[in-house]
Amino acid sequence: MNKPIHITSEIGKLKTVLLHRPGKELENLMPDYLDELLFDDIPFLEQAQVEHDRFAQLLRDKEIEVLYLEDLAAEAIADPEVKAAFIEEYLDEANIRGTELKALIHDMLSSMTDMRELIDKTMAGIQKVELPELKNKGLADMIESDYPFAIDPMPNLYFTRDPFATMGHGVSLNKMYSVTRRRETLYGKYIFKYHPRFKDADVPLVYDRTETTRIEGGDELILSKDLLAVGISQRTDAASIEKLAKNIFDKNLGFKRVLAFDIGSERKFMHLDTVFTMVDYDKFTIHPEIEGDLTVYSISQGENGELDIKEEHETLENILNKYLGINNVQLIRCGGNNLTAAAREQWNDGSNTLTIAPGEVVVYDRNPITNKKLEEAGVKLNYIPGSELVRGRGGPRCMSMPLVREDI
Ligand SMILES: NC(=O)NCCC[C@H](N)C(=O)O
Repeated sequence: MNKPIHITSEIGKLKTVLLHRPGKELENLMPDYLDELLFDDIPFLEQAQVEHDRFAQLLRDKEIEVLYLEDLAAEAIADPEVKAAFIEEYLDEANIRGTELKALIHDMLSSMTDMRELIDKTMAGIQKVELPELKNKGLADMIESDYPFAIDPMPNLYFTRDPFATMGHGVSLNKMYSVTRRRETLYGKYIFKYHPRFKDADVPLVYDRTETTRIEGGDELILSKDLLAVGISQRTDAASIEKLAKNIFDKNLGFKRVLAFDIGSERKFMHLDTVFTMVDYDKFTIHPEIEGDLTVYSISQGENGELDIKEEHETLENILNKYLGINNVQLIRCGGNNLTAAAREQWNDGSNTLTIAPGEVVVYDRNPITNKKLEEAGVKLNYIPGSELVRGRGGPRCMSMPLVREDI
């Protein structure tokens, strides 16, 4: 049987990918709470969906199987017992004040018979005004603040790159940095455990959402079948990378080494893939700020199974030459050589390319300088609009989780 997860590079021809079409969760964004919800503005949902549909159709036109998180999650909880367990866990993690309110919402969700509607509702969040019974049952005192939500939305779900990361035949089911995104990983837990496509494939988990230290998929890059690159960033703790490496080696995923790149903890460089992506055998997009000497920790498995960790100070070219055997590394600078353009286009995810085959990528049309540099380097570009989607600070790589790629 073909494995449902097979990822041995960043550039192998993409065969199956997981997306989430932005839903009502974007209409539960409010200016007062943008910071906690990790958004810089409020997208126009209908236009964001038009843009996202263009993205999905472009992938289908390239014979890539497009799966949606919301469909897999709905199919995973089809069994009544699994549905009940999902609702319990979802409510436990939803930070609901008051037992009555929780019981009311539990009944509302449990009575839903369409699993897709149930999943959509759990993603969108629940406004208190959706629970008119609250007033009737004298629970009005539960509305003790003008905070409008009984359960918060999860607006970052369309960035399917981060809650879990596929590598080899396995999955890193992540512990996310922020409370708002931590809840997103529950869908992955149920999909890999109960969905027919995955449950009998014994998908090895090399990280778990219950871990104490954080890691996000935007920091996890599969540079080859032997080599993983992970960013130490605002979102990913160094300790998590040690745990990930130990699990990867112990579960024989096939990787021989993990390179941890320290990219600092600024939000604009929130993940390694916002400043560095692989677009061809020897071509990489980068942000100028990660050129020059980098601090890299090279992690491999020692004779007795312990981790062997070496600190290195090297340029990216030398690191890629040494560990990937690439002689003529081509670094394609986001924004060209202009610092202002680099800042603008990195902010709008000019470096965050999704590679769909060696030398072929999907990019936002809104970063013309970076796109021109990619074209001049001989990379084939497929453009998608991103005016609304980018307001969540993510690009084509952020909005996709590859499940199957051809080997290179
Ligand atoms: N891999 C990525 O760079 N994902 C982008 C995530 C954007 C989201 N608003 C966040 O802050 O987590």
